[in-house]
Amino acid sequence: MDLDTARGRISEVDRRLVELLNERARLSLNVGAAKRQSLREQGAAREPEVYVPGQEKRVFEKVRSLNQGPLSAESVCAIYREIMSASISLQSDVTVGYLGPPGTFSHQAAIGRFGDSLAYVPYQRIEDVIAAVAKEEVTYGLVPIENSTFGAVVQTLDAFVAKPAVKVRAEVYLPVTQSLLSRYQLPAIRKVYSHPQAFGQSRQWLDQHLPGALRVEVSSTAKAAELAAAETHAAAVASEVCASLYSLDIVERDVTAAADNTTRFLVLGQSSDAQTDDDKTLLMFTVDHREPGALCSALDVFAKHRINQTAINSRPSRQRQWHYMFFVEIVGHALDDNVASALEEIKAYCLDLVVLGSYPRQAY
Ligand SMILES: O=C(O)C(=O)C[C@]1(C(=O)O)C=C[C@@H](O)C=C1
Repeated sequence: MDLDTARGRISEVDRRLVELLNERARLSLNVGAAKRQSLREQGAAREPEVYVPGQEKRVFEKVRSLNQGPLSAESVCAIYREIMSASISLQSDVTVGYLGPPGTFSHQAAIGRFGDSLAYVPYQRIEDVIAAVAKEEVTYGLVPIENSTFGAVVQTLDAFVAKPAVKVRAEVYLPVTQSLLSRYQLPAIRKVYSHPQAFGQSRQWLDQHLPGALRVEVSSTAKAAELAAAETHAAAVASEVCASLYSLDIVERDVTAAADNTTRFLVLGQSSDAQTDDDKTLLMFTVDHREPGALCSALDVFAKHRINQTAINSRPSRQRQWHYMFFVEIVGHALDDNVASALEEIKAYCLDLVVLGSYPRQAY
């Protein structure tokens, strides 16, 4: 096929594609109207949830299975990410809060999940993101919950301990590569800024290559890059995306200890999604520590109902000294029969129990 013919055919396909994209967009508006109608019939005054992670997971699975190439499944999914992003923005003005400034891994995870058509709002602290969702200042918020190398993100867990009015709606995994960014070469660097999590992920490299440099913890990796750019002899451990955003050079690419370093984020909103056939649920509870084996009895309830636990963490309850809030993630949706029964039974061993939310399990 010659060049002109190939371009002519592409032009014809583009015409059909734009038509089809708009046909899909009109159907998505119908979906929005149907959701509103169904809420009205239930007598609920609230706005429907536009972002439906379970449905998106089904759409991605479907397009992956339909794809015959030559486009890779990743390319087709990236295109669909933007199609659904536009579809969300057509249904409503959705905003997403994240730990800023721009260029943090939270920002990248948010764009990766919601696409380019929505508005993103940076906040200075993780607790501010969570508070913004609780106050409905933003539609959704995205917060880091754990890193595969350095473990739990305690700021997020501590913010949950205060029982904010939010629900977990989805989970997002993001491969994370930390880099050393600076306007200076290694021998001239005397100070390194970063977030405690990023320091944790790059400690070995810094111990070896910058043992004498002062490490200064700040609110985010992008904030670190912003500060390093404004100071002499300073550097930041941050995403390489921040190099161009804050006019820094990449002194060393990938200073992370583990090759498969991954951070898991949670999308928070006003409610959880409906059941899919593969969900997880995050709970937090305290147990009466004067009761011998109280935690063990509580966890045993899950075993009895054949419910798998995928994560457990604890933080000080802040109500009583040496008293803990336990965070347990289990397989299943809070509305699944076995999970609902377990949640009822576990109350006998818990002083308080909060179901933080149920969400479709995501591949990582
Ligand atoms: O199915 C829905 O609930 C929609 O709003 C439509 C749609 C889509 O475009 O496919 C858009 C956003 C949701 O997150 C999931 C799916």
